[in-house]
Amino acid sequence: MPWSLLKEMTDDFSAARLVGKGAHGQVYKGVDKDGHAIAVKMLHGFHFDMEIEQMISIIPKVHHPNIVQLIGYCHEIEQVVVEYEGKHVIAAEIHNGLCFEYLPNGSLATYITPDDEDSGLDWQTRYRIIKGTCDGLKYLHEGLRSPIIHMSLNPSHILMDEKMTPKIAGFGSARLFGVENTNITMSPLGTMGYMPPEYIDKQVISKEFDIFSLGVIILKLMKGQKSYHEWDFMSPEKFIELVAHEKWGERLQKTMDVTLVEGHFQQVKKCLEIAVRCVEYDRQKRPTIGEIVRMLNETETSLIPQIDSGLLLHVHPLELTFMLSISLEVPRKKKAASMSSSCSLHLDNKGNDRVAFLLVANSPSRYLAKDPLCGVVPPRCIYTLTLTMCNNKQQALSMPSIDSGADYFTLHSVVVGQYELDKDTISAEYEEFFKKTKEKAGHEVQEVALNVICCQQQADCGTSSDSE
Ligand SMILES: Nc1ncnc2c1ncn2[C@@H]1O[C@H](COP(=O)(O)OP(=O)(O)OP(=O)(O)O)[C@@H](O)[C@H]1O
Repeated sequence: MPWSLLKEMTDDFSAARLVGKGAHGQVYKGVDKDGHAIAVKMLHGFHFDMEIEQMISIIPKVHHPNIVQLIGYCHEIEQVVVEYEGKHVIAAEIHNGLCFEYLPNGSLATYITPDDEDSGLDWQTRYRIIKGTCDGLKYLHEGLRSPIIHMSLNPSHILMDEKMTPKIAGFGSARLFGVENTNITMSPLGTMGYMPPEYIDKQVISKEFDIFSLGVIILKLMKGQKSYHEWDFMSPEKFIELVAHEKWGERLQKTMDVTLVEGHFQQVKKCLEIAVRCVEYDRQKRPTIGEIVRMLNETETSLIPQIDSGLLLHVHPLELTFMLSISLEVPRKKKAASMSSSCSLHLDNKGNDRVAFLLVANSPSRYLAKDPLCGVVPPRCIYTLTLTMCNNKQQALSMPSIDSGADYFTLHSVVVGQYELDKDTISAEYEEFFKKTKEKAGHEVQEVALNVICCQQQADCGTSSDSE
């Protein structure tokens, strides 16, 4: 991006537009010609080489709702006239800048107070921050062909959007690692307090580096900046019980419906348990980010019946996430342009009646499914559907990198008698059945909207998607 454009967007880097300062530069709020806010980080002189090279080699390949998106960069050398030893001479002024999506709610560091008295964040918000950070890290460690180790995860590198969705930033220290070379040693990087012991002692770098930092972040978010260290003086079990009861028990009771307290209390304990495992001295004992996300998902499933009480089918997840791969190369074979990404949907019938369902996409041509998107869930059974989004290259390129809200499914469900809609009933008959039931007794048919979230990533980064 031209330097003149960055100047224009930030009112010539005016003090009023300054939103933060880091060790390597200052961050300004810019506004582009369409009125969109962007963050412009101006780097001091030589930091360009280090930080911008990292950014340019790593970040453009990364597209995830929980990772800060790089929009562009500037590297320009301007000839200026300066006075030197009483003479006017021409000198080179270097302008280095990085432009990111703008995140209006600042960094997580602002919300972590010494003893956690005034941070103002309720449990659900904190959980969303923990889960989003873990989802972003899972993508970096397990969603790319060459995993990325961030190496500088800390609260000031987790930025918040307007809905308090966390986004991982600060990739200046990050490293791309092939699977084969995860245990190498390097010169000092990282942030004190978030670095694992094996790095401090022997400069060992592995994915467990980030897991350790994640553990410290979760502990601070749940217990406060100062007092999370108390756990050094007691067993992990005692620490978890103490923090869960003293810090969260009463707070949850005061802030939520009594039917929701127990489920959330269990979630608090699970997050503490995860955090304590993440900061294990022996890195082999730390969980992988995949395990962590799985454990967090389980806490969400156990909350669903309480949140959705009254629903015929408890649905998990309520948002369907598809990772779309886009290949920017011209495909040699026409077939190579088409890829797909799948997502599982669980329909849990906790009642004593048979429940029929019909899942309708607002853009049906985009999806494939192994089984028909309709059926009957017997009492106390879970029905799992696998939805596949066809990633037609043309379609993928026409979509924004993170596409939410535009696409959705509607789940229709209704109680049916013992002999209605048996296993031989075909899809068309389900459609007819739901149409007629709605006409006759519309109030008996429940409808739940399930948003579709699409994340784009470049195919050459490696993805969990399959070529067709
Ligand atoms: N994309 C962004 N949107 C909004 N504010 C931002 C953005 N990026 C940074 N900031 C603000 O600027 C502050 C400093 O950010 P910066 O990236 O320079 O921090 P840092 O990573 O600690 O610094 P460094 O990497 O130079 O050591 C952040 O704490 C945040 O408040």
